[in-house]
Order: sequence, then C-alpha cells, then structure tokens
Amino acid sequence: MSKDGISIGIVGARGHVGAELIRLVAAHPRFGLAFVSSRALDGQRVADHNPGYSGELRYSSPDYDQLPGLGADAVVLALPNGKAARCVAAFDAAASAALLIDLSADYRFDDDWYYGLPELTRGDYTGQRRISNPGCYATAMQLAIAPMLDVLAGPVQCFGVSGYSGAGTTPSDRNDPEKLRDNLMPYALTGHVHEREVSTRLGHPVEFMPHVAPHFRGIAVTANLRLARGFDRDEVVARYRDRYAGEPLVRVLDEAPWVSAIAGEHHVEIGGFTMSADGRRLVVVATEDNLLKGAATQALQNLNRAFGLPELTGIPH
Ligand SMILES: NC(=O)C1=CN([C@@H]2O[C@H](COP(=O)(O)OP(=O)(O)OC[C@H]3O[C@@H](n4cnc5c(N)ncnc54)[C@H](OP(=O)(O)O)[C@@H]3O)[C@@H](O)[C@H]2O)C=CC1
Ligand SMILES: CC(=O)N[C@@H](CCC(=O)OP(=O)(O)O)C(=O)O
Repeated sequence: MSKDGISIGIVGARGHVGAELIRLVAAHPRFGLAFVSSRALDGQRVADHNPGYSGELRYSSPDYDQLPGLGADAVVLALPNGKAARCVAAFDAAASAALLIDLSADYRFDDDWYYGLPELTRGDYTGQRRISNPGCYATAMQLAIAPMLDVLAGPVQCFGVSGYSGAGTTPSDRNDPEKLRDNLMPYALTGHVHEREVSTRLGHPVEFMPHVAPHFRGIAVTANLRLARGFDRDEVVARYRDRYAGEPLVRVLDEAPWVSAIAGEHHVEIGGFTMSADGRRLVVVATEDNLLKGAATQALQNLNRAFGLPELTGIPH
C-alpha cells in the first residue's frame, strides 16, 4: 500500500484534482496510496480510470467517520467547496494524528489552519497538522502581485480566464463543452471567494473578474497594478526576478505567457510586463495549470514539507 511507510488517502478522488493527485502520489518516491474514495466509482479499479496509475487499488466509499480508521498518514480532501467540515469533524472526534490537507476554500480563512502557498508562506509552517491549499486563481494572483505589494496605489484589478476543468465535475454551464463552444463565460464578477482570499492574504484590495473558456485546463490572469511612483520596466522585471530567484515553480518571462503552453506543467509563468508611459501603471500576466500548481502540485509541495522531505520531491521541474 505505501512506500516507506508514508501513506496518503484522497477523499473525492473521482474529481479532476483527485485524478492528478493519484498520478502524482503513485509516481512519488516516498508516498503511496492508502485509499482513494469516490461514491460513483466505488469498487472499480483505479487503473481503469486513471492512466497514471497501474496498481491494483480500487476506489472505495467509506462513511466519513470511517476515514480516520483507514490508517493514512495524511488525508487530502478534494471535495467540492462546503463539504470538508464533516470529514474534519470525523478526524477531530477520533483524535486522529493524520495530517489533513483541504483543497477547497473551506479553511482558507481559518487561522487554525496553515495556508500553504509555499513560495509566499513557507516561513509560517511550523509543523501544523491542518493545511489549507490555496485556490488556483488565488495562487496565480498572489504570485503575480506580491513583488509589487509595497508600492501599490489603489486596488489591483485581475481579469481571469480559466479552462473548464476549474469548474469541477458537477455538471453546470461552466463545465458544459456545448455551452462553452466558441464562447467566453463571465461569472461572479464581484465578490468571488478568490477575490476575498487574495485581498485577505495580501492585505490589499484586489478586484477579480473571472471567465471560463472552452479549453480544458490552464488559467490566465491579467493584472492591472497602479503604482505609487513611476517605474522603469527593467526595474519591475528585476523585482520579479529577484523575488522568485531560487523558486523552480515560478518562472519569470520577458514575454506574456500563453495559457496553451502551461497545461500539464507544474510551475506558474509570470511575464508580459507592460508599463504606461508615466511608469505608474503595470500590467502583468500569469498563467498556471489550475489542476497542478493551482491544486495537486501545491498539495504535494505541502505534503513533502509536512513529512520533512525536500519540497519538490516527486514534482518534475
Ligand atoms: N478544479 C480545479 O481547477 C481546482 C479545484 N480546487 C478545489 O479542489 C477541490 C476538488 O476539485 P475538483 O476535482 O474540481 O472537484 P469536483 O467537483 O470534481 O469534485 C470532486 C469529487 O468530490 C465528490 N463529490 C461531489 N459532490 C459531492 C458531495 N456533494 N459530497 C461528497 N462528495 C462529493 C465527487 O466524487 P463522487 O461523487 O464519486 O464521490 C467528485 O468527483 C474543490 O474544492 C475545488 O474547489 C482547487 C483548485 C483548482
Ligand atoms: C471555472 C470555475 O468555476 N472555476 C472555479 C475555480 C475553483 C477552484 O478551482 O478553486 P477553489 O478551490 O478556490 O474554489 C471558481 O471560479 O470557483
């Protein structure tokens, strides 16, 4: 079941993110799968649904109060938003020592949980056993804005476009390929949870306008930053390069990154730095695979750190 004794359980493993995690954990040199849960796929062979897995494990569908007894060292909750609390309560009731990582938005505002965006928050990790994993857009937006945080003047506007895997597997207009064909679908144009998440984490107001597009995976965020003084483009690019030097999962490019190039990649790309004539306005573009650095890869970074392994173990980079 587990390699070298570190076993990982995944709750909500039928989802797009759960599928990526199965693949990453299966290929990890130290982690193995303890269980993968799905109500719809209960009893079916994982290998029949996931080309990244070749073992004999089958999906199971335990009740939440059975989860702590399944012996996983860490359990990743990959359920839709609003569903994590009952799982967490089961682990609390059992006084389980298992590490919990929640991929939903449910604990991102809870100070009892470590918020795991390693490139920005790894210094806050002091061995917490409850980790909330930032959302895909929230990761891209924070990484795109952070290097300029101390020189911002006024709210930042972020125009976001996501592939429809971002909308999960529960059928909706936002993951319906027919309705998305030749289309760009705006939604939650004010007050999206990611707007609140990024504004809270950066301590600076961010205005977020998300859209979903016909491609499957990958997000692009175009951020508009007003600056307290005039900047040269070179000075701005140097800030980003300095900030992310030594961060293999954040690549600073000169040109604007394309979402078509980020699918399947584990890193974020930031580039396209464009200044207004007076140097007081910067537009910057970030792209990311929402299912990887926006979710599963980041979860793996957090798991690695929690088990004392190098942060990028099992993450191609
Ligand atoms: N998709 C993305 O790009 C990203 C997603 N996230 C977050 O990660 C989590 C997982 O995302 P994703 O894989 O897209 O999610 P899905 O919407 O695909 O849901 C994951 C799985 O949870 C199970 N599930 C669905 N509804 C319920 C329910 N009412 N009660 C219990 N289980 C349910 C389903 O499996 P079954 O019905 O078989 O039990 C489903 O396949 C979400 O919280 C999402 O917000 C974070 C960043 C990026
Ligand atoms: C297209 C689409 O619907 N995207 C989702 C992204 C959700 C996600 O991936 O992140 P969280 O875990 O932070 O919810 C949304 O905008 O809510």
